[in-house]
Amino acid sequence: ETYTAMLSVRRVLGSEGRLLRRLRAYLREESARLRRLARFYEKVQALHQDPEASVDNPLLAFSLIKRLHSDWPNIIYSDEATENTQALHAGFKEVEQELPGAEDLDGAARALMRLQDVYALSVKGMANGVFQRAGAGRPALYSPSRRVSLSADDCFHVGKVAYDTGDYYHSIAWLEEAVGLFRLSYGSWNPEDRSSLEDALDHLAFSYFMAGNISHALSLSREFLHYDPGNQRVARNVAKYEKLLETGAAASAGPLRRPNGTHLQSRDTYEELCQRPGVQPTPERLPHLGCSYETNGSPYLLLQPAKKEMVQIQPYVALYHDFISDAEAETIKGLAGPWLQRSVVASGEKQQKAEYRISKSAWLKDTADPVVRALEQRIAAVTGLDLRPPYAEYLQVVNYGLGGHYEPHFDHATSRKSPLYRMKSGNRIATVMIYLSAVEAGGSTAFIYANFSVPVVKNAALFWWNLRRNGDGDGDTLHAGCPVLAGDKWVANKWIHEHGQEFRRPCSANPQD
Ligand SMILES: O=C(O)CCC(=O)C(=O)O
Ligand SMILES: [Fe+2]
Repeated sequence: ETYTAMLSVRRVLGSEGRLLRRLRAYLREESARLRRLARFYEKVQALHQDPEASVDNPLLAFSLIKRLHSDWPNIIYSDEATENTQALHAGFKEVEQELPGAEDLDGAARALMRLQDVYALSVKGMANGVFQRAGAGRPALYSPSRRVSLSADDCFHVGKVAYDTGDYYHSIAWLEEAVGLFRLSYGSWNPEDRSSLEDALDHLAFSYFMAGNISHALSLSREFLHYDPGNQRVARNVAKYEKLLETGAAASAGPLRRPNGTHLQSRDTYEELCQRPGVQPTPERLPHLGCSYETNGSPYLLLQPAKKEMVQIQPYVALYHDFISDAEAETIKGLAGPWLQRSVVASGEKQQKAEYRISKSAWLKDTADPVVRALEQRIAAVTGLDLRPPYAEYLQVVNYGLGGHYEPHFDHATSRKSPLYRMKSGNRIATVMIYLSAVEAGGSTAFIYANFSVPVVKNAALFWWNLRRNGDGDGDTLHAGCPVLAGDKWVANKWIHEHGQEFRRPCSANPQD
């Protein structure tokens, strides 16, 4: 899979670089071949146009006969063109296994639609290369330094992914863009395009029909017939739509709604939190929040105390700034890189991949590198918790993909059957999540019920308790990694379990604690 981690996306950039070099060699060879053909053409053409060049000249007569018997067949039956194409094909075969597959194109298209939804982006804007938000006067969340727009065929592909799943809300928006762009360039053909204006009209018409908008379906189908009058299927559709409109049997089209794909009960809050910039201290929270240097009674922190920013009291969430250095972050990403695999989520007793978590991750033992060991010691010092095996999980390093996200979830197990209990050290009492990278836009960590979000702060560590002191899961910790709008987001998770913390975080029978 390519689209599920930006590291993999970056890797296929290298594959395209190799393809580019192959195509350049092919263009060079083919241009030279055409130049040679043109030279022959010019030479013979000049003879034909020169009144002085008479076949009375025995040399010219000889060369005419030789040309017709030998030169022309050599020209016409030359293998050069085939050899050039074969070299190009062989070059493609060499990189073919590295190239993204159909599931990647689907995933990438779903990523664009996710960004469209979560950040309320205009599809027209996206097709034009800008990230405009619906609603006047709202600032763009991301302004790329180099603006790239999408082609008609690009928009068609996104629309087609929605269309194939019966999601006409998205297919209409994207196919509208495809139709508009194809109309503008009608008559000029791009060799890379797989779709055409007719394809886009056909799919858009059917999407409108399914959405109950018969008059749009009719006018688009008529436009289709203008370009391809012999198409019987579309002609029948036109007749059907006309009849529906005449008899008034067409259901009136209600507003198109977004499909409720994944299990997101509180989607509005989630999206609003993802769009909000920065941490949001409300007036009633403010008195409890503040920054402090913490040594936590640990000699380890005496010389360099932790820089703690309180984010929330209930659930207890704190952000430790400059928790790691740039160099440590790079080391950890480098160690994890070769081991990254599609992230999974707990599903009953098993683990499986899911659309609601798009990233790749790897587990690092503290024996992997002194940097990992030092990081664990720092986590232990700052939290005051026991991280020795089996009281904590290995360090999980995560690289998000295109539109990568982790929809609202709990880190702790909510069922006794969860695979989390395999470690036999209880539930996940606390999470320490370190931001190993910055991002250009998006990717905040949103706490849905607690109603705040934390932006990605490079090198900072976010700490929160998942369980209450009585061992119950704290429902207020429902949180999410918002889709990455732009950039390469990396985080590292350290999950600390209940066992071993009995004297470090004493329990309480009060369910409020
Ligand atoms: O990436 C984030 O901001 C959140 C990640 C998260 O919640 C997780 O990995 O469990
Ligand atoms: Fe989480």
